Amino acid sequence: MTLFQSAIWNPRGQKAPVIPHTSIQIFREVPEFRTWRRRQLLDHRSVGLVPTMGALHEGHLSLIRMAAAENHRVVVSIYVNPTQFGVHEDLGSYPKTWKKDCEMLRDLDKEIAGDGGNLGTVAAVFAPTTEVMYPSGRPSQDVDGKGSFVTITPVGEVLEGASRPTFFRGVATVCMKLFNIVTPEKVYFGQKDIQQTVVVKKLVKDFCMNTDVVIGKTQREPDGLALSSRNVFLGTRRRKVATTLSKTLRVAETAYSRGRRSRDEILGPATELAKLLLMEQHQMPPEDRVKFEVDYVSLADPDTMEELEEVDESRGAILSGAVKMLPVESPQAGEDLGLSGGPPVRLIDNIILKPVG
Ligand SMILES: Nc1ncnc2c1ncn2[C@@H]1O[C@H](COP(=O)(O)OP(=O)(O)OP(=O)(O)O)[C@@H](O)[C@H]1O
Ligand SMILES: CC(C)(CO)[C@@H](O)C(=O)[O-]
Ligand code: BAL
Repeated sequence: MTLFQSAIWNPRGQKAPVIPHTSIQIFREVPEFRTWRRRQLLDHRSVGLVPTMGALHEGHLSLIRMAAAENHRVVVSIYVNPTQFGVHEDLGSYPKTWKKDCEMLRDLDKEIAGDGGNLGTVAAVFAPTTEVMYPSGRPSQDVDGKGSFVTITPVGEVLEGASRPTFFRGVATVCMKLFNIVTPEKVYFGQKDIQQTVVVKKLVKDFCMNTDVVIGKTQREPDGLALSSRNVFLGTRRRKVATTLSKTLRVAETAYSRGRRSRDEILGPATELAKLLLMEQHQMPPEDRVKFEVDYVSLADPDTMEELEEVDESRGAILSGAVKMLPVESPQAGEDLGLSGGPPVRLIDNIILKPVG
């Protein structure tokens, strides 16, 4: 290796560590990552980024598969971003499964390599520390906390943004940082967090960022529950009732597919079903039942996420919802209460109502 190559390879003269039995490099610092990124540019290799907070599941893997089909090099970022969590949210207990995540990436990379239809491989994991991501110090998680933030309004203020007032500020800020560091040709996000995809598309458009935003469809359990890293907090009893949200949204989707276009006609039957399912639970004995609170069920414009009274069928709409599964009552001896013993779990889900004609 020439001096020039080794300087390009790594400014500190060390090779990046890899996930064992793979060539997937692990980067924790920006300069090392940038050196690697420059090499891809010089080699005319395209880079696709899949941002995650770790605790990987099939939803993440489906995005990585999409990225490997369309890019020479896939970068997966793993970073639990503190600024998108509200002060009273679950930052402290957010699942961290680094070893398992690496094993999943190892297995997925083998699968991708064995499938001739892919352009690329999983090339790198970018897993920075908070000192790296917030070089001037970690900003406060308070709503009026000071710091260098990116805000995308008004779309970031409604729905998830209303329930979690610092959420999209944190997401937009960390995505801006990740996109600046990785400079990916394409970035991959899941439809499960649909408002996040709208916010990220707006971030890219309004800040003239040079990347394509690609959305992967929501991966689900066989009973319809959207996969989510937070599902591990449910435990057995609440897991059975966690399909309430997807069932509720499906009823609304059916109304749309039967030609209903007004808010009342679409959301009315969905709200009725949610009420009925809650009543069923209330009628059960405390040691069996699960209480939940519907945070919102929304019928919104696909670009602005503003609530709609009537769906313009040439544009379609987004049906979305959030439900808080409350801690179980009268927990039984030995009952599986989920990871961290059963605090409330907030689930989100959505369905895209496609334009007609
Ligand atoms: N079921 C899913 N199907 C497709 N993509 C998903 C799914 N769940 C998450 N993603 C996507 O994976 C990316 C990383 O998400 P994240 O690491 O926050 O996982 P998560 O399961 O959404 O976790 P959380 O429980 O925090 O919502 C996001 O773009 C997200 O939309
Ligand atoms: C996009 C993201 C990685 C930013 O922290 C996060 O919000 C997520 O995992 O959906
Ligand atoms: N997938 C969204 C990340 C969050 O809920 O914080």
